[in-house]
Amino acid sequence: MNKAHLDQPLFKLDNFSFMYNTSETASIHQLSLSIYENDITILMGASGSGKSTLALCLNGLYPEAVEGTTKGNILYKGKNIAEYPRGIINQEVGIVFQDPESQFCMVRVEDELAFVLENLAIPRSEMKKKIKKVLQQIGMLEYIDADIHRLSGGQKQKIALASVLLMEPKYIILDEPTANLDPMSRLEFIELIIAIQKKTNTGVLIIEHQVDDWEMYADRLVVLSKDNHILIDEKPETAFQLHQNMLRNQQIAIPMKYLDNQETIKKVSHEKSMPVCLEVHHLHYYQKKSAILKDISFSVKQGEFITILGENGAGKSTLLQCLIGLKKYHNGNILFQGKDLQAWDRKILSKHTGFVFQQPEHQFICDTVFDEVAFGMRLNNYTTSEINHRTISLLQAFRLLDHQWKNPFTLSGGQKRRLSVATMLDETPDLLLFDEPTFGQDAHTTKELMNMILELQAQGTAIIFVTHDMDLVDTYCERALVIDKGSVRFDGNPQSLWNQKELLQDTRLREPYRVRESVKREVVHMQ
Ligand SMILES: Nc1ncnc2c1ncn2[C@@H]1O[C@H](COP(=O)(O)OP(=O)(O)OP(=O)(O)O)[C@@H](O)[C@H]1O
Ligand SMILES: Nc1ncnc2c1ncn2[C@@H]1O[C@H](COP(=O)(O)OP(=O)(O)OP(=O)(O)O)[C@@H](O)[C@H]1O
Repeated sequence: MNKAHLDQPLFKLDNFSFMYNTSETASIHQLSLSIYENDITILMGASGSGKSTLALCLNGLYPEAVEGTTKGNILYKGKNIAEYPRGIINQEVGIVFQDPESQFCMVRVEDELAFVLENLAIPRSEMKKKIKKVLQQIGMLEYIDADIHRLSGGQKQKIALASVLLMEPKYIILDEPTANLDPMSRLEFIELIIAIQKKTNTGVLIIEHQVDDWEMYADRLVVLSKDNHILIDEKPETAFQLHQNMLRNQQIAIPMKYLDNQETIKKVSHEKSMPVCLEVHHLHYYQKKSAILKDISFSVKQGEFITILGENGAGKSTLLQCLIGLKKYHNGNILFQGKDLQAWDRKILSKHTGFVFQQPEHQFICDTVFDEVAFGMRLNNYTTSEINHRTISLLQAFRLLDHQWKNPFTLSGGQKRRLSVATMLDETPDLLLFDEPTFGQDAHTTKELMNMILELQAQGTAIIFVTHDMDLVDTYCERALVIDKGSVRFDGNPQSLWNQKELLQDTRLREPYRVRESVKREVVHMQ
């Protein structure tokens, strides 16, 4: 570690281990680490290396809130964390979870934030002012009266951050906080956290798989290895320059600015003569009389890969759910393989289509990972040996074989997401819809997942894919559809999208790294 610290660490882990009672191996194994009060620390590690578990132990929620056993100690301000009265640590150490939904107790946004303030014994007369101020800070003031469960994924993530900011914590832990945010909200979120850190000296621990926009602000990068020890503890710049092979071996994404050669991926160009898979004509969808989708029309051919982009709350998830018949649209029509979607028998439709939800948990219905993958095959009367063979090979491809007898709900965030994708690949569907499938994934899994998608595409599957990752779009996609406040604002090649500055700005998108760099180079060249 490079920054000299004379003060005592805020957290000191001393040979600390944590094992879930349902697990056979420890999720944190004999970890020794000091974390300092005013630092910005990034914590990276492959999916399943124990990052979220560590975050929950630091915040005092574990081992109390889960059946698990600890060994060794965590000291907080020099005193064993277990000796603090209940509730003290979670007020001083705020955490924004990977899955914001698990954080909320109330129905309305204002009530949720008031609940936080009540716990801090803030007088009622001061609450409204504080709530408005924090909502303004995160650009969500207009949602003060909204029901939380009706907010989009990204909007929920922002409310989760607001609850933590209201606590004015001593230390903030962010567990993949920007995974659901649109590109501009992500940048603003990072700038906000950095501004707060500068103003209040609050320490921050950032758990992320992609740190391109964070790393220049961080004092320190700690990398956990797959077998759970500290592999790197250095200034990010030094680590990313000196240890690229080691990081790659651990499936860790190296920020693009440190890579000399960007890998070029050959996009699969779909066959123009392929038949149309899906047609959407003048689609409208309303929620409590307000139009969420307005007059949407487009069509997708077999073997085509189309990505849907747009700011948080634009209507992307709603559109996907209409396309697969999960939400009943109000006007217009959708034809799947030439036949009205509503006329399809649901069971037959589900054989031809697959849908990967934004929240993987929404998909899980079985008690084990194995059964979850095998479920569709059993429904379709595959033989036992076919089921075993196909399930094992999918579990292997998604690096879930070691977890096959676990309950899906006890997997790590990345493992859950991989499972949610694997369950859709029991056969080769004609149409696959993905709602942000790569968020929370390490570099290796993202690449494998994208390869698998390209393979399916080459076999004729039409892919519709919602994402906030512009680099991914730039690398893999041949067509992008931009949704702006419920309407289609752009439908075409991503290359031409990157040239439309005003459109990008209006829809809170951002050029990918490659384009930003080439613009920078041009400016330097002209000077
Ligand atoms: N049940 C509901 N009642 C009222 N409004 C809703 C409901 N569900 C969603 N909305 C609103 O519809 C809009 C579109 O939501 P949707 O989840 O489709 O957005 P999104 O583009 O997928 O956003 P994100 O990128 O954040 O996931 C949002 O403004 C959301 O608040
Ligand atoms: N409630 C639980 N019960 C049993 N095992 C669990 C539970 N939660 C997590 N695990 C296991 O502990 C290990 C570490 O999980 P954790 O969520 O801490 O990983 P992570 O590094 O945050 O992963 P990701 O990057 O995928 O979010 C994983 O193998 C996971 O399957």
